[in-house]
Amino acid sequence: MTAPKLRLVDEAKTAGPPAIAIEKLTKTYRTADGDVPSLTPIDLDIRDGEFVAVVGPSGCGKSTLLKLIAGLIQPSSGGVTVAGKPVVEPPDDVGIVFQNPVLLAWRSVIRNIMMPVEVRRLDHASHLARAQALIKTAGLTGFENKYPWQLSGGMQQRAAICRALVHDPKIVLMDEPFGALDALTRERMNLQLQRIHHETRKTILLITHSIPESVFLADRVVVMTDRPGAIAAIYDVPLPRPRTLDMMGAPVFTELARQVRSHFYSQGNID
Ligand SMILES: Nc1ncnc2c1ncn2[C@@H]1O[C@H](COP(=O)(O)OP(=O)(O)OP(=O)(O)O)[C@@H](O)[C@H]1O
Repeated sequence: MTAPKLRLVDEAKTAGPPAIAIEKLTKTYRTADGDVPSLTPIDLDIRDGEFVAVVGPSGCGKSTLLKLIAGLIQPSSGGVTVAGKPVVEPPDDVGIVFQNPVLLAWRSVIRNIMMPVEVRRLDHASHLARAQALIKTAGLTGFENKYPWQLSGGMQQRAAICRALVHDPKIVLMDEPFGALDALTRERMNLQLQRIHHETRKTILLITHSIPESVFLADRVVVMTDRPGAIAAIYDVPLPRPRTLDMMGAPVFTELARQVRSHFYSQGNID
């Protein structure tokens, strides 16, 4: 294994058309109490099929970045392109997973997962088969007809991930999806997410507060500065796939995690 490599320049631009292209992106929230600059110019390209994790201090603008990519809010300047198209509204080709699974209590697991299909009026039969395949991958077989309140927190989050994938989006954006889970469930979810990424080859952008989680899952880890957020560094993760939890003890893993963590200490901010 090679030593972790620090990159301050985004070299992904050379590797074919990016799935997500972020160019000179800024966001300042206008509030009654004044302006809140949340992102300073961000430039980042994410390759098709790449798994990118974003870490940074609390309030540095990570969720803002995700919402801009998802077309849920508008930038102050600059822009985002998804699959070659400028984002002006939520693109069809994007699935989103939030920290809270936000499942509808009165709908069964399968009917929650099928919601994006209903909303987009897609073919029911083919997507039902897809939902069932996702349920299997996510280890939820047998729970299709249960209601969210009959599932554990981890199972609910797995159902939310299935829902984000059911319409077969090319890109999945995840905002701290495992933050509310206990450590063991979180590790299992990490393994399952890795498997889903391997089997579906989606482009995944994961926001996380966990440095080990970012190193374990990602091809690249983007470290952000304090608000207004900018990119402090981008690290390649040279660990082979599939990754095992044992790899977390490998010198290359701990060294990379140490390097990522050092940014937080240097900013006087341990999140
Ligand atoms: N709708 C809004 N109006 C005004 N300010 C906002 C709004 N949303 C976010 N902010 C501010 O923008 C900054 C960045 O917020 P954001 O939620 O993007 O940070 P974050 O890095 O995701 O934080 P955390 O890690 O704590 O979830 C914060 O100072 C926040 O208070």
